[in-house]
Amino acid sequence: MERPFTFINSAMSADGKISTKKRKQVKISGKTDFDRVDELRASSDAVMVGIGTVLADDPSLTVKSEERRRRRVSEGKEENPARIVVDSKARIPLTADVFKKGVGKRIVVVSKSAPSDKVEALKAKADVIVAGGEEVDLPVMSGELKKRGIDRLMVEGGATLNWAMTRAGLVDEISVFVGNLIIGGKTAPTFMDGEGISERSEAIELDLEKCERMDEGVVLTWRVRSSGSK
Ligand SMILES: NC(=O)c1ccc[n+]([C@@H]2O[C@H](COP(=O)([O-])OP(=O)(O)OC[C@H]3O[C@@H](n4cnc5c(N)ncnc54)[C@H](O)[C@@H]3O)[C@@H](O)[C@H]2O)c1
Ligand SMILES: Nc1nc(=O)c(N)c(NC[C@H](O)[C@H](O)[C@H](O)COP(=O)(O)O)[nH]1
Repeated sequence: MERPFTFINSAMSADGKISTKKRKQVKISGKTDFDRVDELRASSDAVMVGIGTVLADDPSLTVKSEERRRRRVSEGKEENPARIVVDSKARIPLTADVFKKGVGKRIVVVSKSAPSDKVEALKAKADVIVAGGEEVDLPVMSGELKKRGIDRLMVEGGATLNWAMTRAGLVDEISVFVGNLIIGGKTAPTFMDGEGISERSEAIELDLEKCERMDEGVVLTWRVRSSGSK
């Protein structure tokens, strides 16, 4: 099935953590990187996060630069890319910032196991896609997004969704800012959590595309070698 070109962007510490052991967001990158991320959002059709990130950080996922929002409008697009939350059990609060802030489309992807009253309530705030039985079926979801005209999808975490999307062969490119700090803590989320591998042969292979110094860290861009076809 056809799916969008999909890339993950994240910021991690030098030891691979993306937040603290209390799952609280920390400033890892600086102004230049935040501006880079804003441009990535502005040039995407949709920005996606997992429900864990919404519950931890309550992000708005909007384009911050007014100039970039205007550019999108002049190209016939909405000010913000579609904002997508992957949320099997429909746990997202109706008061989440993703609903409150900015104009543009919102999509919540749930599974059949989500309570129907909450799904109904969500329909007033977002387009709801149902994919999968217990958990969201990510390949089905990706096909549905493509059908809705999403050709370029940016995934902004968190740890569990990053792993699940990549393992499912749904990710084409990965960019990660590596910052000049150590966070530590064996329970702190890493760039990719999920189940992980037990043998080298199960690893997801990457090709290094770009490596650039930025602020006090470095941005690495990787191509996923064995990702499925678009
Ligand atoms: N530094 C950064 O760039 C960055 C970016 C985003 C999030 N974060 C951090 O990441 C943490 C949140 O990550 P997380 O791993 O707890 O949550 P997550 O955002 O990855 O969401 C995971 C949830 O998605 C849902 N889900 C639905 N279908 C799924 C499927 N098929 N496979 C897997 N998950 C599925 C599940 O409910 C799962 O618990 C927070 O601490 C946040 O601060 C950091
Ligand atoms: N580029 C970047 N550098 C960081 O140091 C850091 N902690 C994040 N973290 C991403 C983050 O987890 C947020 O979810 C969104 O950046 C918030 O999005 P909004 O500003 O609410 O639109 N991202």
